[in-house]
Amino acid sequence: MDYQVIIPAAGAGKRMGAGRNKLFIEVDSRPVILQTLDVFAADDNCEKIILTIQPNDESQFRDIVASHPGKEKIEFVYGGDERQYSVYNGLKAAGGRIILVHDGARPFIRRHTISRLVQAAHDHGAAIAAVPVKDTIKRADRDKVVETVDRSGLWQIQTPQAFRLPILMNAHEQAKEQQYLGTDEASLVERMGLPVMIIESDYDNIKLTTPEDLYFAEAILAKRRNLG
Ligand SMILES: Nc1ccn([C@@H]2O[C@H](COP(=O)(O)OP(=O)(O)OP(=O)(O)O)[C@@H](O)[C@H]2O)c(=O)n1
Ligand SMILES: C[C@](O)(CO)[C@H](O)COP(=O)(O)O
Repeated sequence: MDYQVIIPAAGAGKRMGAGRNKLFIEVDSRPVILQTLDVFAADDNCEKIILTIQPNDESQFRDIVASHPGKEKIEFVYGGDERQYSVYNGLKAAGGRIILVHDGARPFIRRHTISRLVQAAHDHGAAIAAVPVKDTIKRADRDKVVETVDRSGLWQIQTPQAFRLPILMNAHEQAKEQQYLGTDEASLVERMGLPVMIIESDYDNIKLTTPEDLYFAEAILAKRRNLG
């Protein structure tokens, strides 16, 4: 089933502390963004890749993707000051029936997770990648524990997040009207009272956020090279 994907890539990478867009950092000798693009570029069901970027990163992004086999599918759209605004800008360039949103900072997504998400979005309207929480989660007031959260039923949410296009467009427009800022697309859809399905992903689908994530990334790539 065909889909389009918005890949937010317009962040500043502050927590990575690299002083530049973290998607330009090389892992296994290739920029992170190329590794993220690989799986969508190779997927015949992916009709279009909408890459949201900051204007000052444009020439570097264009140079990097110029030799990528999926470059014909890629459309650049300027992002915004918040991830949500970047995605909304990308949405305005999207078409088709199913839209995915996948962080540029998650280079290890698997094709079979994508296809399950697309099917679930078609069937239910919205579906998101997630893995079960492994640690105990507690709520604290500064450094004092106030509550241990019941871990059963808790999920660590990832991307891709997949939607029927009108659902996601309406959710963003409602959030804009209500000046609501969420940390993922699903939260905007949940506010509309619509169902969001969980599709179990895998723990390799990490988001490269802080420096130690870079050596987790090297380990994941080494594992994949050994598995062939
Ligand atoms: N205004 C923004 C902020 C983030 N992103 C993208 O959204 C994804 C997830 O965001 P995050 O990991 O928070 O990236 P940064 O915002 O760059 O990181 P930081 O918060 O540490 O600055 C990244 O691929 C990032 O490029 C975006 O397109 N537009
Ligand atoms: C969308 C997301 O990746 C789901 O876990 C996460 O919320 C993005 O958070 P960030 O702080 O914008 O990276």
